[in-house]
Amino acid sequence: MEQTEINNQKLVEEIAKRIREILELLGENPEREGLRETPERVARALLEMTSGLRTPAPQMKVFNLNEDGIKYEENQIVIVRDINFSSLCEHHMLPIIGKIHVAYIVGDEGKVAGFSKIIRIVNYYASRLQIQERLVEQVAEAIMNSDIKPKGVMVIGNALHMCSYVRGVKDREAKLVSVAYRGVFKSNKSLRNHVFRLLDNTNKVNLL
Ligand SMILES: Nc1nc2c(ncn2[C@@H]2O[C@H](COP(=O)(O)OP(=O)(O)OP(=O)(O)O)[C@@H](O)[C@H]2O)c(=O)[nH]1
Ligand SMILES: [Zn+2]
Repeated sequence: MEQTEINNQKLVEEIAKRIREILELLGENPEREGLRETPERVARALLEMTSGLRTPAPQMKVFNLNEDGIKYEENQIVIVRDINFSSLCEHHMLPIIGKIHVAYIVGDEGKVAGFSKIIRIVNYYASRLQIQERLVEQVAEAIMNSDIKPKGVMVIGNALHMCSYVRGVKDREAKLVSVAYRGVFKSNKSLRNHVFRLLDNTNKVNLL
């Protein structure tokens, strides 16, 4: 889907035309050799980085814990940690680069999500103009409403915002941390703390 769009030559040319104008307004010569192909490259990059706006949401792949006939204790906590993501801030269209951790509590039906699908959901909502706080909410909402029917979802974002890094305040250290809660995490503070502790502890265990 994404690839088709990037190869949509008409759309690429429409965007590239405007990028050429911007280069001129910046005092550049878009005809010089090094810049000749730049407008098309920028157009393709913009289409790639905003592909989530124009493509359907990824399908959730569901696996059943209880397939062996045993009804396991519900409440297993699943964490997909260190999902690297990049997005574009909607204020400056500059990159947001960081990590997202997704935790969920398995629901009564014992359904769990395909590992990669959680990563795909993060990438899908990141591939558009965003603010980080909305991104973690959208990911939490999508997983909470998915076919795994979890009891709760927690999505933690931790990222550098290039609009504050390379321009403006130019702070190279400041990161934005944002957390979205759904279901049981909303009211259960000790469960939330448990997830934070698990993240902290698994961070120290270097398995590979
Ligand atoms: N809360 C939040 N703010 C963001 C995010 N991305 C960018 N921003 C902020 O959006 C704000 C836009 O503020 P403005 O004052 O309109 O823009 P500006 O003049 O470029 O601001 P400075 O960056 O302070 O120079 C800035 O404070 C950015 O740091 C985000 O994901 N979440
Ligand atoms: Zn910004």
